[in-house]
Amino acid sequence: MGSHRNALVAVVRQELAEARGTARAVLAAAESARSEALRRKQLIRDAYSTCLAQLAEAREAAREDILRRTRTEAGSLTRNVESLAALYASGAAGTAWRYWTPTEPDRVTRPGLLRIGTIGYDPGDGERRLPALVPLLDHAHVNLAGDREAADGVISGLLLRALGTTRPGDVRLTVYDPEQLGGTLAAFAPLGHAGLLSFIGPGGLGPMLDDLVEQICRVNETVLAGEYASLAELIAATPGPRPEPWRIIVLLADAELSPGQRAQLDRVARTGVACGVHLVVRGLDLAPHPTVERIEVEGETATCDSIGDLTVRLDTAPPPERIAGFCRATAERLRQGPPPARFADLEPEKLWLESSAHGLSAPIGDSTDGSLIAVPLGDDPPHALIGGPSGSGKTNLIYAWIGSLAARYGPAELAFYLLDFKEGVSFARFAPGPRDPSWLPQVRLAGINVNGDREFGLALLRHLGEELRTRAQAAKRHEASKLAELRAEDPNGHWPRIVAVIDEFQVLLAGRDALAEEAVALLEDLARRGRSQGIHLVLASQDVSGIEALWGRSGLIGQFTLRIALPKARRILADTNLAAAVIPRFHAVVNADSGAAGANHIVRLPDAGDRQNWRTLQRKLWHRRPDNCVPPRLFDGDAVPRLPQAYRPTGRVAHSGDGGIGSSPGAVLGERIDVAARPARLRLGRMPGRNLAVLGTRTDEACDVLAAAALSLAAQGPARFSVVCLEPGAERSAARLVAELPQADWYGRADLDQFFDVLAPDGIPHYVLGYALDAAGASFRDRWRALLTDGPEQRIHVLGWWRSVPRLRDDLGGPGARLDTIGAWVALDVQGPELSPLSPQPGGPVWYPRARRALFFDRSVHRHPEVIIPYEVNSDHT
Ligand SMILES: Nc1ncnc2c1ncn2[C@@H]1O[C@H](COP(=O)(O)OP(=O)(O)OP(=O)(O)O)[C@@H](O)[C@H]1O
Repeated sequence: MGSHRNALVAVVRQELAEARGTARAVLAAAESARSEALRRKQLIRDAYSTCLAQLAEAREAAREDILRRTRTEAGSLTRNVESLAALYASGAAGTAWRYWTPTEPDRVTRPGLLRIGTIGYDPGDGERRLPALVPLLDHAHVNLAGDREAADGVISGLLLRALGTTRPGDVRLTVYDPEQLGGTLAAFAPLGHAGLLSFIGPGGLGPMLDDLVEQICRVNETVLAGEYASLAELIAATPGPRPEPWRIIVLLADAELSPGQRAQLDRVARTGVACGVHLVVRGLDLAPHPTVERIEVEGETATCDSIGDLTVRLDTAPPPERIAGFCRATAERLRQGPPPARFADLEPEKLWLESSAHGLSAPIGDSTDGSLIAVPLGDDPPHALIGGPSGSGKTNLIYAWIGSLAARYGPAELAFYLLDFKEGVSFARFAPGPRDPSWLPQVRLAGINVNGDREFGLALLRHLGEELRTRAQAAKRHEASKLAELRAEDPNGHWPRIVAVIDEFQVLLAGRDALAEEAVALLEDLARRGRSQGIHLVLASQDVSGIEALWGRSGLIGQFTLRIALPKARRILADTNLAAAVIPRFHAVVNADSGAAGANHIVRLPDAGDRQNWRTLQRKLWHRRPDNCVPPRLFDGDAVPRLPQAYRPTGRVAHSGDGGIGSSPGAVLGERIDVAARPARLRLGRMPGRNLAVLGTRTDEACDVLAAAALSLAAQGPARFSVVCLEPGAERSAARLVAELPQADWYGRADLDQFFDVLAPDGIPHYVLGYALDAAGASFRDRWRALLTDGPEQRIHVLGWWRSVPRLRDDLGGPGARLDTIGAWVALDVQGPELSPLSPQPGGPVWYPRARRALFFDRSVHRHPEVIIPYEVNSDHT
């Protein structure tokens, strides 16, 4: 039993041991699972916190990014809003009262918004304030409610800004203030003196509303006339002064209206804005309408329809003394009338859009109501006469007219020829100069300092005469009777209208000489036939005698149907027309009916003389010039032309094609006074008499004539030169000539025998340049005479300088001597009658010597001598 028990105990023990072992193993497994779970828990915790940190970081970065973007966007939105605010409420519409001054709008600016206070906002870098703007003129009525005193301050500010951003007279105020009888807006009272303000008494509201309704009906019927929806639209389509002022009706009424008044008020509120009638109402509610802007005022703040929920911090009311000062100044300006147009106002909206086919039309200024006055030129009136005493503004008027025309008509439509016989350079600005390389593209020719050179005026008229002939021939070919037809028939031709302006034209007609006669004949022809060929003359004069010279020629004056008279001009208008005597400074009478009373337009002229304003326009036009546009020819009577390089031995002379240079080379003597600035040439062919005498005592000019002749001959091919210099004062110049000529021998007084001894024809042209040949003495006379007589046929030509005509005559055989060996001469300071032995005209030519001008006569080509300008060959004596 005992052993059984023992065995059982052993078994139990065994089982217990096994169970214990198993339990231990299970425990160990559970322990390890637990620690694994703990580890994983820790891992998850770690991952979680990393994740949290990352999320926080990402969130922070995103927040930063959003903030940054918000700031940038807010910044740029702010800038946009600020610039929009500045754009819509510029100048007096938006400036704080501290800096406020009125700003006059230009002709194209339309009313914008008006500031009543500011709106605060924070773009992220601290509080900023934007102007709070509300609409009024052309846009809305304003209906204020709330705090009465503050609302009145807003009204004062709005009115001052509206008045300060419009032209005096463009806004009229009516104030209904039954409580204070006008006292609320008393500071505006000075406007009443100019008829711009009226206060309505307590009983006047009904009639005033009736009157407004009538006004609106009238504007709709007669001004807008069904063509435009509003005055704003009409003005945008037809720029110019307002046909109707804005009317602002201020109603400061706290009482109820009668049903009739209410109905009228509602009508005005609905229809007024389109007709320029605006209500500014405090104390009454206007019926809601898109054109009604409501402002709720509460102490120093307000809210209004156009600004939404944002709170406006209201500006303080403008100081009454400032309002009164402004209103006084406005009334005074109105009394004086609107300011005259500025030069820039003459410019069209777009440059060079006009066609000149049927004529030209351009404003030169405005009338007293501010509308621009255009001056026509074309078939009728074809030509213009401008008159006014010195200093009355003729030059200024011409500038204004030229500028206005040049801005409208491009170079294909218009060409100017401008000549000023006054001393001065008024037309020089149209040509390139040392300080300004620009030129007016339509100007073909500008003549300045022409007062001594009537010949240049004649040259211009001849040139225009040629143009007239060319146009008449073309018109005949195309069977056209006027320019518009010629241009239609010949669309590829270049037929701009020509406007020739001659200031102080009477200089041209002064004197009873051949020049004046020819000038008058040419003027008559141009005036008569230029009309249909698009050539228009504009003659200006300060001198009544000049105009009277025209009056004597009824055929001529009759063509000048456009008259422009400046203050105190005499005889420009008809005798019974006294307008010029009464117009003020800087005004003109424009009359397109030959000055007849009743056809006057009084024009206020802008200041067109200001260089900077002019340059601004000219540069704009210059930059638009077509590629083939060449600068104008500038003739300056005070400038001495230099011998062109082409006429020096190093240059190459262009063959003129008339006569062959080889057989008949042309000696260039000086510049002709003509439009093309051509050289005056003397042909030296193998003919008797082909010699030249330069006559007079002006050494420099005589030397220049001889040098120009010799150099230009040397430039034309093989030639020999002998320089005979008998005057010490000319030696320097003669020596320079010898140095520049390719082949020349020099002879002084002591070498005269030798000169004649070696003289032998060899077929090559041989030119003898003689300086002061009258100094050679009696002993050489025969030999000189023989050379002058026989030389040319052997191709030896004398180009000699004699210091007087009698000395030349002595050298040629005394008083009865024949002078036909001198085929050509150039006279410097020799009076006309002294030239009679050499001249075809009995008594000699009409010639009064003047500096740097010479009279040139070539028997084989001239009927009359012509005036030339001796070239400057070397610059050491000028
Ligand atoms: N519309 C104007 N507005 C302002 N200034 C003007 C106006 N017209 C002329 N002037 C000025 O008046 C002065 C004389 O004008 P301008 O030279 O045009 O007169 P003018 O009749 O041509 O005189 P003159 O015949 O003596 O040359 C100039 O200083 C010019 O700037």
